[in-house]
Amino acid sequence: MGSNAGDRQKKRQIWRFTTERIRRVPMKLEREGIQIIPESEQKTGLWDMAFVWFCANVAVPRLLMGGSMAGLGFARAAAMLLWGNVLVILPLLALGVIGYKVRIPTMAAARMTFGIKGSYVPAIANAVQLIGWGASVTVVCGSSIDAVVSAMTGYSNITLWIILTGIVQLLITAYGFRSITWLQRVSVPLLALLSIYAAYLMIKNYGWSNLTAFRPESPMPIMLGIDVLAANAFAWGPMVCDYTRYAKNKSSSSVGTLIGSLAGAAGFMFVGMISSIVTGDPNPSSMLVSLGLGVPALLIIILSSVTTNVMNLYSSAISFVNVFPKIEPWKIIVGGGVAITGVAVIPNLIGHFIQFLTIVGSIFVPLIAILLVDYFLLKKQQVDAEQLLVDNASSSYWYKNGFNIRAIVIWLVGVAIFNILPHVAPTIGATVPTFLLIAVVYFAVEKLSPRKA
Ligand SMILES: Nc1ccnc(=O)[nH]1
Repeated sequence: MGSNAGDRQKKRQIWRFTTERIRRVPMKLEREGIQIIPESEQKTGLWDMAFVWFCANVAVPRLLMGGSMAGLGFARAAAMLLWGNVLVILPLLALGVIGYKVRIPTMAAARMTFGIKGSYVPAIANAVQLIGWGASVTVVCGSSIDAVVSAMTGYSNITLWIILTGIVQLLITAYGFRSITWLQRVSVPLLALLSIYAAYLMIKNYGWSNLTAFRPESPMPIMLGIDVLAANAFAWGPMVCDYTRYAKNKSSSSVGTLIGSLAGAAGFMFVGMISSIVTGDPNPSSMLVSLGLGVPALLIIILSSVTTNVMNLYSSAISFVNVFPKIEPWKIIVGGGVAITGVAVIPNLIGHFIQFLTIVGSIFVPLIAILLVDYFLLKKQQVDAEQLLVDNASSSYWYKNGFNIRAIVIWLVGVAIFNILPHVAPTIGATVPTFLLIAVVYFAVEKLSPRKA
């Protein structure tokens, strides 16, 4: 028989459990934002890691990017989605190794290269780009919901759906963060099945041979395709260690990230590519409506957007926490969520998506080249994580006044080169030349003019 005292104790336990959960989210973020996570927390296995990156990549912007790849013609686009994605994901995996080894988020690791304070510059750039990605995902999610709902009921109100999406993802990030792995385990099979089904319907309606024969009159240069894929993969770079620091072992960090990113990015872009060929419209909502997928389509859109934006919002908060450790993290999350929704309601935002990709590519391609050269070639993987967290001149990564000016200047030169190249040499793309050039220049400058001790 349960005594009264027993009941009361149980209630107290439930109450404690609930309040503890709610308080833990911001605390967790704060601790992790700055600290080295203990090895005992490195528990994410290969498949959970693959799920994380699959869910990250499966979101409507990848349909749009896939749509823009249709300009290569079917056969070349399909090959590019596979091999091009492998190529641009490799630097991401290399960067992920830093998270696994040093056990800190990417932007804290950037302190080793840019200086304790110098790292604030990429951290802010990252937080801002993530708000941009968050807004893009939210806006396409809102407008796709609107397309499906208005086809079914006649009721149309894009702003309402955008705001609702914004609220849901904010709540999930703030309170349900711990359930994200669970959410992803459910969504991965669902999303995979639904997108395979959508692809199957489109191929059946249009005809496989018509599809494979598709070739535009003047196909776009291959290297421009690489730029689109690279903008996607390199945009994940500044947050990859936020997740790989939890990897159980090396293969979970690299093979898990590769499998998930490749399946998610290439798979979903492939669906977007077919959709744009079949409907002649790069906007995926017309595909969803024309297939008459209704409720399943809504499910794909909402699940994929929320699982992606929880990551965008979480990592943008981590970047802000690195710069402003004194602001309470829950305020940063709410601020980020409100900013994402606020940007998403700007009219015709998505019309600027390709420009957004160019800006993102130009900032993060040279940044990642510099980080990789520094960690693997100059520091030879020897980094003192404790020293990275010392916020004053006694840190071994203080450089001068907290800034490694050389790294910052070379990075900015890279940003400029990336933006100028397409005007000078329109067919070679900007990613590969900028990456190689900046890697060589940074290596040479640091080698040829060693610092005074
Ligand atoms: N960081 C990101 C890269 C690419 N897509 C996103 O939604 N987020």
